[in-house]
Amino acid sequence: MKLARLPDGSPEVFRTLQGEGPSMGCPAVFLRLSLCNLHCVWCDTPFTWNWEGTPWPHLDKRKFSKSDYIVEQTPAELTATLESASRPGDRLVITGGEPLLQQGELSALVTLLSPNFSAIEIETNGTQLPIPALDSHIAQYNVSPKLANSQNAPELRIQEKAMKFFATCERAFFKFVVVSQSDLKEVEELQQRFEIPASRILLMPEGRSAEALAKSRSWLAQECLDHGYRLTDRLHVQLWGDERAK
Ligand SMILES: Nc1nc2[nH]cc(C(=O)O)c2c(=O)[nH]1
Ligand code: SF4
Ligand SMILES: [Mg+2]
Repeated sequence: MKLARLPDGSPEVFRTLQGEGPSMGCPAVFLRLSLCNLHCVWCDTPFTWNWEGTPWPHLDKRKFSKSDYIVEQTPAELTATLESASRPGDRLVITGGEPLLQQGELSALVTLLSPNFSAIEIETNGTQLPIPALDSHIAQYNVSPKLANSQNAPELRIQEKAMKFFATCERAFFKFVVVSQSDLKEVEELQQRFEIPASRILLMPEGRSAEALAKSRSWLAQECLDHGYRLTDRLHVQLWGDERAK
């Protein structure tokens, strides 16, 4: 599997509190996979996709070399790493990049790991349909469909089949990254088009510092009250800023 590589050469595996979504605050081991099919201008993990020689624009104006930022391991190798990083009762959160680009190997991994974790969550951009061999092990999807503020083309960022699957899946929560108040119209349109229950919609401020998050908190809270949505913070950013593997 292609995994995000830390400076010491090891795969990006870390134990922390889930910082976003319905299980915010829960102790969890995180695994960060490399590769993404989208290219969000504000992405906080551009080292999973913004490779040297590619044309993708990003606010950081920085490119990454694949050899420095990808490490390969088999599901069996990773199982040992994840087990030794965990404590009893931990959740496992699989993120990226877009982890559902490597579903075959992910299925093998979660089959080996299921008994060791209280629940397995996947963070996804909602463009890929989960395969049954993987889906049967997943307790929660944190689906973050991208809005126009990400600057991806609409036909790339919204995929009908996958969105329909997640909209009807009670284990899927939709976490929209909101930059400005005008984004709310798009959230409402997606809610109506895919008939997503308001109780499974969360709004999350965009930001890689506590100061940036604080700017949108009050009006985002009011939007949640007005629409019956949930609010999620980015707890890890409040605690540790933009530090990697936290
Ligand atoms: N603590 C913590 N919580 C997170 N929730 C989603 C994350 C992500 O990068 O996908 C993340 C992350 O990187 N750290
Ligand atoms: S979908 Fe997620 S990982 Fe991919 S570019 Fe957007 S924010 Fe980054
Ligand atoms: Mg993140």
